[in-house]
Amino acid sequence: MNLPADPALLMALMRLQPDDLRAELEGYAPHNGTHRSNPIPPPIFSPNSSPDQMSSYIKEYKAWFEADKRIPPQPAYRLSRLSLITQQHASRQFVSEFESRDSEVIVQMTITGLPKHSSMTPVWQLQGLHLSDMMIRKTHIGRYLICRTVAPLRSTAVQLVVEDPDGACFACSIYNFPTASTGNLSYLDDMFPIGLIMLIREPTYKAATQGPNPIIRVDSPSDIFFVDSGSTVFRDVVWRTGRVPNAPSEPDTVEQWKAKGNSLFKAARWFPAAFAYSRGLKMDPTAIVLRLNRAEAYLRLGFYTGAAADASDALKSADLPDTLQDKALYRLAKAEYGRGRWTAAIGMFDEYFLRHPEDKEAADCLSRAKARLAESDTGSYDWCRLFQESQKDPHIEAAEYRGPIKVQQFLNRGGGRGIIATRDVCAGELLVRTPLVSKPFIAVYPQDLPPNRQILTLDMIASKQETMSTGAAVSAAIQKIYGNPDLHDAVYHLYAGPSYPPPPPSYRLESSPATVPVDPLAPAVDVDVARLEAIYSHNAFRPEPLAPVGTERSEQAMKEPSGLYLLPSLFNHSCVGNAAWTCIGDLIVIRAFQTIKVGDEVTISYRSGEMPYAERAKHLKKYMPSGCDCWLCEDDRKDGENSLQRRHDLIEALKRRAPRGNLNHARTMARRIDATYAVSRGPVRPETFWAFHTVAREIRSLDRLNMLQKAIAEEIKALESLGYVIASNKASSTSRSQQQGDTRMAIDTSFIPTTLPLDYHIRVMLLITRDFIALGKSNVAASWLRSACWSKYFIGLVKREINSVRQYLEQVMEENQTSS
Ligand SMILES: C[S@@+](CC[C@H](N)C(=O)[O-])C[C@H]1O[C@@H](n2cnc3c(N)ncnc32)[C@H](O)[C@@H]1O
Repeated sequence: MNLPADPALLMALMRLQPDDLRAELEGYAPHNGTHRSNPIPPPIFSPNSSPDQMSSYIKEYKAWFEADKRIPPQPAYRLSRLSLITQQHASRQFVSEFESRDSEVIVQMTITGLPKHSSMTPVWQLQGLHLSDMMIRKTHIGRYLICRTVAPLRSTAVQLVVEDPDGACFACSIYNFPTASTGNLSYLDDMFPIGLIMLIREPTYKAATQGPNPIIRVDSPSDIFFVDSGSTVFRDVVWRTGRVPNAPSEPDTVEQWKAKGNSLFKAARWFPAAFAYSRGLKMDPTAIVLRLNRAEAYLRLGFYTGAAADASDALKSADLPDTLQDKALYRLAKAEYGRGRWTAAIGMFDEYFLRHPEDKEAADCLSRAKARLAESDTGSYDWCRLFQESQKDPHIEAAEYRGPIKVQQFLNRGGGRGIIATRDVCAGELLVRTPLVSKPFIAVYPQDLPPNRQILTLDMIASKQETMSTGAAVSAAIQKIYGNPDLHDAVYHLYAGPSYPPPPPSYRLESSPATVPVDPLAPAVDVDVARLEAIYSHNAFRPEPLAPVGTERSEQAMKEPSGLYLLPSLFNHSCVGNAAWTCIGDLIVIRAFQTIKVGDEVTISYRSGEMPYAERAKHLKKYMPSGCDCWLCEDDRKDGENSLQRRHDLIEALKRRAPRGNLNHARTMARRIDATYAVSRGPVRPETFWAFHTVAREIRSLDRLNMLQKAIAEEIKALESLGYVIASNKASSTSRSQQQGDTRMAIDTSFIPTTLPLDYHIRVMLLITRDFIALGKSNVAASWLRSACWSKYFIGLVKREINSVRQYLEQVMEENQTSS
């Protein structure tokens, strides 16, 4: 036996128990299998790479992956139990010390979008195998492996050393296990204690890449089953090495499992607590208190379906004492609220409240459920409350609302479906224009990420580095499906890109009221992680919450939020969509920006912010490899590459230099930019917006009152270049407009262009307002102010803020009128 030379390993070795040494000496040392690993290790990733370095790294990694795939599988060989365990102890010690230093940040890298296997075969259809039967670089389809942990886990990613019943040891990494990424080491010890027996469905044995040893890699938490005393699979297993040294003793009565669950629950360890209750329930499925306690743990985890199943199961039991009946009813009501089943929740809260009229929390729950029901029925929201709440915490409480839209087949679109209007969504009143308000299936904001962890996610589908929130969001989506198995199809029926079979031709909009029990020992639903990553990559939104104008956004691109929304994922793209989305906190609001006729497709833009053609095309390639077919892209393409490049260069130069006090230069640039558009294109030339706006700014900087009208004319041209139709510049000078209650707008509100984000338009409208005030034309100014406020309100800004702007400007106008 060779002792490790590394002092840290030696120290860890000293802590080993005699049983470990005995196992090593008794013949579980490595046999002489040939170890042919990939001669070329994967390229090394540097966390601070530039975008160019990143894209060449991704290319290199893909090439390495393809080359590695061609190496044939090879038989597994025995690893040294002793060195695996000593290394594990040493790494654990290192990570514990690291974790105890608050200032340290752990950097992890994950790669999404590469093939990875998740089993879809029920355990009873699989056959057992031992490590000695396994092949490295192979997924063992049709087989399962039973193993148990023999050392503490190594880091906050679940990296274990396990043995099979023959005593053969190997390393095993489990990804995406519910709540694992949020926990610290001691939390994970509660989930994966030494001696824990697991069954891994269709395991993949991967060649060594990061360290010296091959590893069993598990990507889907639904591939892991835990000990079930009733199952023959586990019961018949004989462990050659006897009892695992250092394994904590396990409770062996229902009461003891309850006590263990309760103490974990008190420590806010909801998932380990649910585990403990589940172990007790395996011994006695009629243990109602354990079932109700598990329901409460599930509520804390957001496993609303699991909670509803447990609570309703408890309610069905005969002779349930009143106190338990109350608990079951209340927990079921909360679970139904979490599932968005407002009417069911109201009925149950009502029933509970009748019995406990003194319960303030229940009264509050009841009124919140009623408010949600009203929102979902009418589409009418207290935007002011939502906006204010969203400034503190983007995860806001609101119901979903679906306006006059439905899913329809569109065979020429990837995924084959899209959204159409079920009646004319006409111009005018705000409500009629609101087709959809949607809560996220999952949304992760930078503040949700653990402060001491930096997770770098490389998306091999999109060939780019994803935001930190994206990696966390995919894991969170996996966890949500795990605890709410009834939501599986709502996610898996979204489009997963061209590498997967197409989704069904329709999409079920209503969720099923049926509950599905959740057992963390034996997952109820198969989670296909690779497909989920592909779904995420093709459907995710960046739900940047609406903030007051001028709010600084984070400069760090990697800190952007990321979310998956269900029905909003069914909208197809147009760069000039007839609808557009904004976020109040994590609530997506999609509104029609133009009159949409019954049967017309409703489209939104997938790009964010302003993007010239080349950038748009690059961004949209993932969705539409042959290019976007909207009229803006088609017209831009017709202008030709040279004109597009010239336009881009001119705008860049204009924005970069932005010379002040050089009106002639600005005018020349405006002419040149305008000339890059074909004459036949008509007045809508979105990128000339910047040119006209710059000319207006130059005129204003002359500080001459008699020139202001010219500045206004340029700003109006800027708006027209986006596609605005100006109602009338003169209309408000009539006496009728001075009457109280005048609602006249300066713009035609039946058509709001989506060529550029609304914030830019609104700023220009406010500048025009200010200029008209300076000119003493208060009525015209009022019509522009009204338009700006209307637009602001339109994208969801709260009335109160608008009113304060309005009051301020009206006061200025009054002062102006008095002084003139
Ligand atoms: C978020 S999904 C939209 C819904 C999708 N059509 C479905 O059936 O689930 C995005 C995918 O829809 C397709 N898509 C969206 N807009 C499109 C367009 N304008 N032309 C062609 N395909 C489009 C692309 O394949 C894209 O990857």
